[in-house]
Amino acid sequence: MTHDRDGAKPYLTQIGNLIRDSRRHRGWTQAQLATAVSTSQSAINRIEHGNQNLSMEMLSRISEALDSGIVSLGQAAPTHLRVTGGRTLSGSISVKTSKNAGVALLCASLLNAGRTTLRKVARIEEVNRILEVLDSIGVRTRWLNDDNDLEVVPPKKLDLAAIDVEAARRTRSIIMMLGPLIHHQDSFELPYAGGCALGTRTVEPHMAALRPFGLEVKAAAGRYRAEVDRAVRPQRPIVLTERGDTVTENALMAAARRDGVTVIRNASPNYMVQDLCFFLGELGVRIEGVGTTTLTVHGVDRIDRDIDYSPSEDPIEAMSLISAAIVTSSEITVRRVPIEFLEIELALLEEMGLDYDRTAEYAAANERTRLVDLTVRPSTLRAPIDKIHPMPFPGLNIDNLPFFALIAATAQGSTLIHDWVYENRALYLTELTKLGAKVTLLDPHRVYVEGPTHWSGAEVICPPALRPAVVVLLAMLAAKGTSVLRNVYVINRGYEQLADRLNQLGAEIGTFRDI
Ligand SMILES: CC(=O)N[C@H]1[C@@H](OP(=O)(O)OP(=O)(O)OC[C@H]2O[C@@H](n3ccc(=O)[nH]c3=O)[C@H](O)[C@@H]2O)O[C@H](CO)[C@@H](O)[C@@H]1O
Ligand SMILES: C=C(OP(=O)(O)O)C(=O)O
Repeated sequence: MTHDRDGAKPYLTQIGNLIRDSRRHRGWTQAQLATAVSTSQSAINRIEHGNQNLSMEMLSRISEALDSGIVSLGQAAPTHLRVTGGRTLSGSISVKTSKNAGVALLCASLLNAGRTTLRKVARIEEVNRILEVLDSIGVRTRWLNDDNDLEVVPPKKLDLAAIDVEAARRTRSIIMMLGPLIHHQDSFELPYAGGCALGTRTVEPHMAALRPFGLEVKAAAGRYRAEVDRAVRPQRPIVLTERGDTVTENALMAAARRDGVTVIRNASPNYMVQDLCFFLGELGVRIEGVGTTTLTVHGVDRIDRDIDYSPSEDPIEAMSLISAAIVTSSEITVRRVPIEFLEIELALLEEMGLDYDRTAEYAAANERTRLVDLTVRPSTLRAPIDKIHPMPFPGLNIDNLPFFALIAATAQGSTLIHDWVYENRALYLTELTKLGAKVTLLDPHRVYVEGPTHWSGAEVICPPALRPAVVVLLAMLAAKGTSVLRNVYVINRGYEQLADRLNQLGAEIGTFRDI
């Protein structure tokens, strides 16, 4: 075993660096981490400098406390990307189906006693976590082929006591099991929903939306304890307190198996909700008002059908690929773009000076969603006059907002980006400064971006949030020299083979693990 100059073993130094970076990303002091893992601050200091032998037990405790998967027992070591930037991209790339419809439809498959086949599902970590949860409770799930068609067959009775808690905790999508599960059992427990570290994400609207269906949830010891009173049924329209996507989906899934008509107001009309409505239609649940904020659901008390459904393409992935073209000043054709969900983004980009073409619309495999192919050309962009902020659909999608920070950094002038939705996501956009961008955090919700940027390569640990992490990766494509992006689980949570697919366009991204 070789040692560093100060006597530390190299692998301990590497682990120490990862722990330090991850701790700083959480905004924790060494003392806070020490308290979380029941050790002393001086021990954490030694660990971070590679001067302390580490037991596997301590490693997994630290990993869990930081929720970073730095070192996780029984799992593959974290993956990193090495990017050789400054290359122009070319060619065409097709958008895959969406993460958010994928996870919603998997949860919705619990409504169906029959066989559900989902076509071309995004094969991403978020879907994998939900599959692990489904498998653990007795659902048979099976990838059918290389096209990522997925078959789901539920058991006669779900075994909720056997739920894979670790998988459940790594995703927020688990919350969407509440709606379907009220049709299965009168009392059950679910682990708390996890996911990206975007600040507090309330679950209250879910509780309020499901209460009229007789669901009472108490949070205790890291779990939601749910009791269902079947005699309780919605007596009047359900008015959502927030126009959230997953809360709308939960209300839809609760209403789908309640015989009779349920009206949901202030519903999200967003893309994943539309996909869920079309899917429920295939299951025999008639829904009026799809794509609007009032949904009228004609529920049925039993569903037992063998069905086949194709979720539609991901507007956020489309935005990511458009951003890749913009930041690298390349001409790329992005195929299968769900245009209804990108119109505002494109209108804004046009204002900023983007040169692009779009084909005539054609139908997605679900026969409802409208797609186009977009060819994006190198353009000289200018900052928009007004601030950029998201709104529930039909508005600029909150998940697309981080891409505008990247794009604003390539544009001439100053842009104010206002993320009123998430408490932490704007903060992570300041990671772009490591690659040469001028991004100033004005307050937790607003960043000020001054462009254009002369990008330069750097080593960055992935921020613990999907879109900001992808934004950093895309900036690395533009940065001359070599960059390293560490611990990319967070990207793999929402994108399938992103590095390989960008490489097919001429990017040079290598994958490596260090221990
Ligand atoms: C699996 C899935 O589909 N995930 C999406 C879903 O998560 P999800 O439906 O879980 O979104 P949240 O419930 O976390 O809502 C996002 C944030 O917006 C706030 N909020 C939301 C609606 C509203 O009318 N007012 C309001 O203030 C919430 O308090 C929260 O802070 O929607 C988010 C917001 O579009 C997206 O980032 C996620 O990709
Ligand atoms: C925040 C996101 O989604 P999730 O609800 O899966 O955390 C996202 O897609 O960027």
